[in-house]
Amino acid sequence: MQIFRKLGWFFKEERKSYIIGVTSLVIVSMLQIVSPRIIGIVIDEIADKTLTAKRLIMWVSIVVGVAILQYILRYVWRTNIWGSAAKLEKSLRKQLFHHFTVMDNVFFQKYRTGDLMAHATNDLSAIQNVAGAGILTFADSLVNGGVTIIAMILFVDWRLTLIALLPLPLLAFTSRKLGSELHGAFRKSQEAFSTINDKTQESITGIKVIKTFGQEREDMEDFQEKVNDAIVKVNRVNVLDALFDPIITLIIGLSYILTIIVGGTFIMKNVITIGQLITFIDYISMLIWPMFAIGRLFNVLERGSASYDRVQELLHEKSHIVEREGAIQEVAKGQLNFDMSSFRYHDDEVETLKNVQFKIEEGSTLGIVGKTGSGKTTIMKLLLREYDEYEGMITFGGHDIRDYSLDALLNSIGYVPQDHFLFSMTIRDNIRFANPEGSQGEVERAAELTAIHDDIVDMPKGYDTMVGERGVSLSGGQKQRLSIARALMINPELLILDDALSAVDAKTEERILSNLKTIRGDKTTIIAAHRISSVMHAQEIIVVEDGQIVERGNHDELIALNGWYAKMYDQQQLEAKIEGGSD
Ligand SMILES: Nc1ncnc2c1ncn2[C@@H]1O[C@H](COP(=O)(O)OP(=O)(O)OP(=O)(O)O)[C@@H](O)[C@H]1O
Repeated sequence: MQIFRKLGWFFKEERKSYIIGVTSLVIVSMLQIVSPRIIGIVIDEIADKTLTAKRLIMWVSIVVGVAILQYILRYVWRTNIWGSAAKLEKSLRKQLFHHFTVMDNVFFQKYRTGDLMAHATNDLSAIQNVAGAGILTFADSLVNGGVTIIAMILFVDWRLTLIALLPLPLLAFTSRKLGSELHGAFRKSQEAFSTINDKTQESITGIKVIKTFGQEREDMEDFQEKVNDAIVKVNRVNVLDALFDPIITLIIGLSYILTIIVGGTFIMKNVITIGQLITFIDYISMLIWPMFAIGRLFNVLERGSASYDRVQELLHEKSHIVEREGAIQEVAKGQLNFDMSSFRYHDDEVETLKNVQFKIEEGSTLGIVGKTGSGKTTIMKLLLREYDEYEGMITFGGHDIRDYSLDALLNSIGYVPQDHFLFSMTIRDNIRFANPEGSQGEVERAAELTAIHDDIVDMPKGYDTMVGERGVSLSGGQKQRLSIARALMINPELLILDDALSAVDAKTEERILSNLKTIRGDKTTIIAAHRISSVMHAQEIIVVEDGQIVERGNHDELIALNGWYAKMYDQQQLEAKIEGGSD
């Protein structure tokens, strides 16, 4: 029943619909006792030989009238209660999806995709069930049961009613006991379902890698193990579920036996008539549904409650990135000053960045190079405000980036990550993703600048070609160039390319870089790369090692320094020559 309290906010919001729905339900339940009562009266009138054709027509008319009224009221409660339940699902879906969109990286690292999917599907359905089937069963079983019992007392005999209901406490006791076990079991089964979801998602996304390494069988076995585990947990739920029904059948059976024994004695003693006993037995059969319903109700409520807790747990997770009050709304622009004394990821003991300082004048380009894992991407993540907690300050246009609203900051940045992502939509829509109003001309210009236009027009459907999930039908270099075109579409104040040209050949890279130089004019660019050729034209280049800047200067200065940069440059030049020679 706790779940009704937890969902109190929603029932308040939908008060009107629930009042109309539940009232209709109550009236329908009350009307249900009419027919058995009339049948009893008619039987007694037949026995007394007092039934006339006129009276029979009257009784039949009442039964038909009641049936029509029930039909109409059933429609009313169904539309109101089911309609509200659908609203709850919509509202929770919206809340959850909105939550996903505002959460920070820490959240997405903590929760696996499959888990989040399970919350958004299974758990929400279980909660919706409370607001629909739960309320229906609750009101229906309570009213139906209550009204039937009152009718038994009023129209038949209170002593017979008491005796027939003697086995009922058994039901209350069992429901309570099984209910709490069911809550725990259902939570576990939902967690197992999340794991399967996660495994499926990961295996499908990584199917190429799995096949390449011939790991299909192992992956299948791993999957099977997870499915087996889920089945064990779901079976536990089913076992608890199944325990309800036999108990209810037992209770009803006991009621029938007691009624026939005691009711028969009452007829012999003329306490009740045969018609009354028939009505009473009819009423007992009308108690079967409420009893089953109570069993089912516990089930629905416990499942809903477990799911509600799971969803709330997610919704209570707070993003670490919070906009300050009165945050700057103007798009960030101007000089960029990165002054990081120390940054570490969450609880990491080691510092990922130490004393990294650089300044980029508006309109210039900064190159960042360094070994893998040296901290290049971390610098970008900090610029994108993916993390807020560090010792230091990053200013953009003279303001701390944490003083801007997230929109103002991020709208000024065009970021091309290493692990680019293309949506399952046309190439055109992928390019104009951040600027959906962009014209075909603008889309083509962005594609030309990133040297992908010719590839696109060669495709059967040109710009209308659909890109599969993660762009499976495109080459790595094509995906990279599309991702850069997407960033260029918004002509950002700050363009960040994070190793975004690694899969592009040297000539195309040169073409793209030269285009960027021409169009970027007074806009700032940061290029992180492994290939020196990607950054050598930048006004300043920093070499990062173990989270620290170990060399800095322009290309000529760094060559003259004869350090890591110069060595890498020589090595890459040599490799290019060998590759060129072997062509
Ligand atoms: N989310 C994270 N949580 C904890 N540690 C992280 C996280 N992301 C990166 N790191 C660690 O921070 C260090 C720097 O990583 P970063 O991705 O910035 O390097 P990088 O220079 O961009 O490497 P690459 O050239 O391979 O992309 C690495 O040791 C990495 O393991």
